[in-house]
This record gives sequence, C-alpha cells and structure tokens, in this order.
Amino acid sequence: MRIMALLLAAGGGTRFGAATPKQFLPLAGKAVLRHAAEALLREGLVEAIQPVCAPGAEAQVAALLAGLPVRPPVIGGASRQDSVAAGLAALAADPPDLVLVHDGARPLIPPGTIAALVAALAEHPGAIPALAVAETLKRGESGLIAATVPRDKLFRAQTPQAFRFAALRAAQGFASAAATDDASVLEAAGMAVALVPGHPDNIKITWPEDLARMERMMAPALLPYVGTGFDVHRLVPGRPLVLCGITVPHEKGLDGHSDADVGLHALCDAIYGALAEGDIGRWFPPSEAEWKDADSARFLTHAAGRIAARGGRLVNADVTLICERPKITPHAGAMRARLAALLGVDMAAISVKATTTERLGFTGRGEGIAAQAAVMLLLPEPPQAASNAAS
Ligand SMILES: Nc1ccn([C@@H]2O[C@H](COP(=O)(O)OP(=O)(O)OP(=O)(O)O)[C@@H](O)[C@H]2O)c(=O)n1
Ligand SMILES: C[C@](O)(CO)[C@H](O)COP(=O)(O)O
Repeated sequence: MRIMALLLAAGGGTRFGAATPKQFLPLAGKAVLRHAAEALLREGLVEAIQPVCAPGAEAQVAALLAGLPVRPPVIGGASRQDSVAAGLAALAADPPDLVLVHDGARPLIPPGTIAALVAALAEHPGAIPALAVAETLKRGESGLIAATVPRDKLFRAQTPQAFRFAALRAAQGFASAAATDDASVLEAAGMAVALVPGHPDNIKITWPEDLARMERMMAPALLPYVGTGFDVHRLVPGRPLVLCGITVPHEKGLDGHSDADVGLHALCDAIYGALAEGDIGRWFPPSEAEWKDADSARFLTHAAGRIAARGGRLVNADVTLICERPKITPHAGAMRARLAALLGVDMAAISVKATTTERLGFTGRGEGIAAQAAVMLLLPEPPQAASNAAS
C-alpha cells in the first residue's frame, strides 16, 4: 500500500495579512510548512510528500523541507482545487494507492490521525478528520443574528483528508473552484467520505492569533528552579561603598578584586546556582586582571544573559544585606530599581531588605558586610549540559 501526501502551500495568506505567506513563517524554531511536513511523516505511513506552491516559491519550499522525503515542488493555482489538481497530476505518472491532502498551514497532526484515516479508506473512497460542533451556531448579518443554525450532525472538517488516489482523480471533474476542502469534491461526485475523530490541536493557521496560540502550545514546559547565593566583603577606608548597584554614602567601602558589590555578587551566585552553572568566580575569576575594580553590574548582566540563553526567565529575586551600618532602607527602592533594570524585569519581582546581627560577629563590629540572595527561575529543561560543565 503506497501512500503519498500533497502539501498545499500555494495560498497567499490574505486573512493572516503578513508580507510573507503564513506557511513560511517561523513557529517554535522552524517554518510552519516544515512542521506540517514532519507531522505528515511522523506516523511512518506516508512514503513521500508532493509540495504545491506559488510560482517562484519552489526553491524556498525545497530548502524549508530539505532532508525530508519530498518531491520537487509543483506550481499550484488560484483556487485550492487548482492546486490540488496540479499536485495530483504530478503524482499521476507513478500513482500511489492512497493520497492525503494537507494544508501547509496546519502544523500539528495529532498522533493516530493518519492511521485512522487509512483504516477508514478500507471501507470508503475518502475519509477526513472532523470535530463535532460544540457551540451554538448563529448566522449573522450586519452585526445582528439572522438565524440560529441547528448544530445537530454538524462537524468542522480538518486535514489531512485521505482518498483512494483513483477516486480523487476521478472526482476532479466535479470540483468547483469554490470548494474549500477536498472531501467536497468526492461529495459532489456522489462518493462516500468517512468522518474520523479530529482534534482541537489540529489548528489551521488563518489569522495571526492562530500562530500565537500555536506558539504557546508548542512552547516547552517551564519548570521552577531555585538558587541561593551568599557573599562577604571586608569594609576598608578609602573605597566607595557600592551595594546592589548603588553607591551609598559611608565612611568606608567594601574591599575586593572588583567593586566588591556584595549584594550583587550574592544575587549573581543565586542565579548561577539556579542554572547549575557554577558561581561568579567561575565566570569572572579574581585571578583575571580584567575584573580588577570592575563594575559588578556587568556580572549581573551576564547572569541575566545566561537565563535568556537557556530560554528561561526570572520569576523573582530576594536580596538580604547584613550590616549594622549604613542603614539600607533609605536606599532599598533605588537598589531594587537598579537590579530590576539590569535583569530586565519589573521592579515588583525584586526585593532588597536588610538585617543586623545584633552587633554580634564581624558584621556586628562593622568589619564587613554580608549578603544573601534567593531567586526563582523558570527554565525549559533540566540543566544537564550546565551540570556537566560546572565545577
Ligand atoms: N490556491 C490555493 C489556496 C490555498 N492553498 C493552500 O491551502 C491551505 C489552506 O488554505 P487557507 O488557509 O485558505 O490559506 P490561504 O489561501 O493562504 O489563506 P487566505 O484564504 O486567508 O488567503 C494553505 O496551506 C494554502 O497555502 C493552496 O495551496 N492554493
Ligand atoms: C481544508 C480546510 O482546512 C478544512 O477545514 C479548510 O476548509 C480550508 O479552508 P480555507 O477557506 O481554505 O481557509
């Protein structure tokens, strides 16, 4: 049993309204059309795909479908049925037993759909996936309801639509240019077409919101990852005191290889921890002269870049500065704003607070400042590569 598929891509996407026809637009990292082709092949039943495209798009289609069992694209026509006829003609020299006709604008074919269609063709010359209409149907005119249409026995037709090749060829003579699907050609010829279960995820991208919805559906699930960071620097005379990206007036400043921004360092370590990508010393070793007196804002920008590179996002961060003096509260708002700007998130996601150690220990004696931070990130997948690379 040989099964081939026509992949229709000759439409201009008028309703979508983009300069590029919708089937060539990117979706979850590849073109919509490539998703559709891969979906046709996924069940392992389709031997090869015959793309049908607009004049001049042949090279683009061939490139988008490179590496798949795809025949050279043929040129479609002004109507869907013209495009189908062109595709069928291209297959006619070595005809398959069965042919599927699929919209290049339908990137997702739920598993089992093609097997169900092929099984139905044992009994009938045609079969389509379809969904029973679940909502009340209205006919509208000039913004008003003209009638309520009984939905009993009504279905929404999807693709791929499957046919015995000889039957679809024979029915072509009955095709009307107005036919919006391929089953209607067999219907016009008086041939039976079976209904098999369709799926709501088999969306035809018609309007821009369909592509946005499909992008959300195909986005990888994001998992929460928490990270913590802790840092200490000694207070010494003669240096500015930089805390959470803000220079705070004080008689001493923090000592360190960089600007010694202890709050920002703890925050970076929390982020690297959540990413399982080591710590700040791995990315910016104190042995490297480049980081001498460096503005630690660069480190946080780097950490934010690592979140983005991993396809994740920061949910929130909470930084606690531990010192008797200076008082942090008057500067906390500016610190939150600065950290939020460096991380590219809303200020509401960033907390900066402070505590003392009741004059106990090195922070109590004013010898140094400590900071701890906690973050939550949403990341697409377990950080396996990072855990291998981290020390
Ligand atoms: N003459 C045509 C018309 C449509 N199609 C293809 O048929 C599928 C479904 O059609 P539709 O969603 O209507 O696409 P467009 O015709 O591109 O959209 P519009 O009607 O908004 O212009 C699409 O993959 C489209 O490329 C085709 O190959 N040849
Ligand atoms: C074939 C189809 O996808 C089945 O739902 C649909 O009829 C195509 O309709 P359009 O008018 O070409 O958008």
